[in-house]
Amino acid sequence: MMIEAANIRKKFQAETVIEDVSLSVRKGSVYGLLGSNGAGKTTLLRMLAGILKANRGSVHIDGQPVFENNAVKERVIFLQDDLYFFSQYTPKQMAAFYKETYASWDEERYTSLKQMLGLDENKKINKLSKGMKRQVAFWLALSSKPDVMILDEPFDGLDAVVRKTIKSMMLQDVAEREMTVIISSHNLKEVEDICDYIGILHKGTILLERDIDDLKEEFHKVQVAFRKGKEPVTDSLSLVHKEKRGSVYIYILRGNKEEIEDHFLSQEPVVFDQLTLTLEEIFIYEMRRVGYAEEDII
Ligand SMILES: Nc1ncnc2c1ncn2[C@@H]1O[C@H](COP(=O)(O)OP(=O)(O)OP(=O)(O)O)[C@@H](O)[C@H]1O
Repeated sequence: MMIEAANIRKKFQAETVIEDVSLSVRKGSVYGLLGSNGAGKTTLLRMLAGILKANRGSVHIDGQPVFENNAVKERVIFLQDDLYFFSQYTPKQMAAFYKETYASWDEERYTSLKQMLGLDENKKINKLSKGMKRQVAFWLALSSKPDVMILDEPFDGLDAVVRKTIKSMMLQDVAEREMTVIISSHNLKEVEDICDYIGILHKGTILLERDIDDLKEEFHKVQVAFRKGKEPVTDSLSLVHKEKRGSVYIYILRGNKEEIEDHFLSQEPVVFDQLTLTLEEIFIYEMRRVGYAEEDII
């Protein structure tokens, strides 16, 4: 495992913000940490990045404890929610600083990102807009080519084009050199297209943690219709949702895709289609299954 947190807790004065969280992120994967405002995402990420010490439990990156461990931190980039820069610096001066810190700094990429983003490397960062500051943060982060990126609500305030550029470069690093990424967000749609795993943090505990491919294999949506309005038999199936539109029945089910297909086809329907489920739909049903309404959590 690239990132491994075991039974970590964090208290601020009397308030327990992280209860007992264990989490593992495999090398070369992208983990989406979802949760509502105040769920504890930032606190958890700060512990994973080694800038905040857990009261209990441990955090390791690539087998090394992270807290105040410079050898580990040199391989990790943490983009905080409230970005911190030496405010009087220009991107060019910051780049010189990053070059010193990160042995894997890639000058060529720095130059090509400069062109892609169209930013002035000689303008003081504190004179840039909020979105542009975030672009600078990514510019430096992606040029540093870290082994691990820990990103706290990274895409807020970025326009669609920049978002796409950044996401695709990030995914290129994940695919080509197995960079490991953990991203917090309260927006499932925002992270759906880039994550392999999703964890939902709620009131300081991980409520649900799943591999997205497994989830997509487990849930299915079909529409089916019969002659003369006959209702399909579904007794032996694991139904999570049922809807009727005219003479067409729409079902969301858990289970094996082929078995579900066989089940319906044996009843000789006039219409049978497998439909695509969004991750958001799947999560609504998963949250309900564990006793929560999705809208209360994310
Ligand atoms: N330094 C601190 N001192 C005291 N309490 C803190 C501190 N940092 C965070 N908290 C508390 O911890 C809880 C979780 O905060 P955190 O910032 O981790 O949540 P979050 O999930 O990132 O929220 P958001 O989505 O709003 O950014 C909040 O109740 C917050 O008030």
